[in-house]
Amino acid sequence: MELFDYSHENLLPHSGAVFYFPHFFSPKESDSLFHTLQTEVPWQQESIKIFGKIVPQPRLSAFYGDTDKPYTYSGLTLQAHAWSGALLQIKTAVEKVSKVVFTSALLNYYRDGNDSMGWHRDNEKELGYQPTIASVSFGATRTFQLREYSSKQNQRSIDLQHGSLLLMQGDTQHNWEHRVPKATRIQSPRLNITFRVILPL
Ligand SMILES: O=C(O)CCC(=O)C(=O)O
Ligand SMILES: [Fe+2]
Repeated sequence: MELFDYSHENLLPHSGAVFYFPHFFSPKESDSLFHTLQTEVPWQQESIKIFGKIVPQPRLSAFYGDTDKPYTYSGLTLQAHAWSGALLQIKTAVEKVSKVVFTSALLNYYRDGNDSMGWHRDNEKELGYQPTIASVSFGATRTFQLREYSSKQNQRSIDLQHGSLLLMQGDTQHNWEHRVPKATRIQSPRLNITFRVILPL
């Protein structure tokens, strides 16, 4: 874990806080964690209900946590797997910077540039008011976009590279939405982990 070479700048101009740490894990650590998670995680393609229609998600995912309570995400109920050694190692490193003890993590596996995640906010009630969400990326660099939720203006783009950490805090989930668009030129996979605190409701 490396903390000195990040930009302290908030990537958002107002109403939220997003910080990017491009070299959070060293290239060697990142290669090893990527390989471990790629092989050990029971990746699944989940389906979600959008306007009453069942649609397979354009990516694979898995849910981990220290609770046996399932988590509902975009109409999808996920049962938590128990933390693995690799995930605990990442979780501990991320908690030192974010000053938050996370209870769960959603893992996403983008098989290639055809996989994506559409515009959304992580604003489920279980995440609480002003949630801190810590997002770790391994593998192919993919663009992460943010824009104002109400106006759909003021778009920001950031390339999330191998071994990076992105922290979203404060009012970000109220006022901004984010996505990972398709990037059809990309032929290699990307793995993302979003650590969250899930409150008992
Ligand atoms: O893959 C990413 O960088 C974003 C993931 C995300 O937004 C989420 O899991 O809610
Ligand atoms: Fe998200």
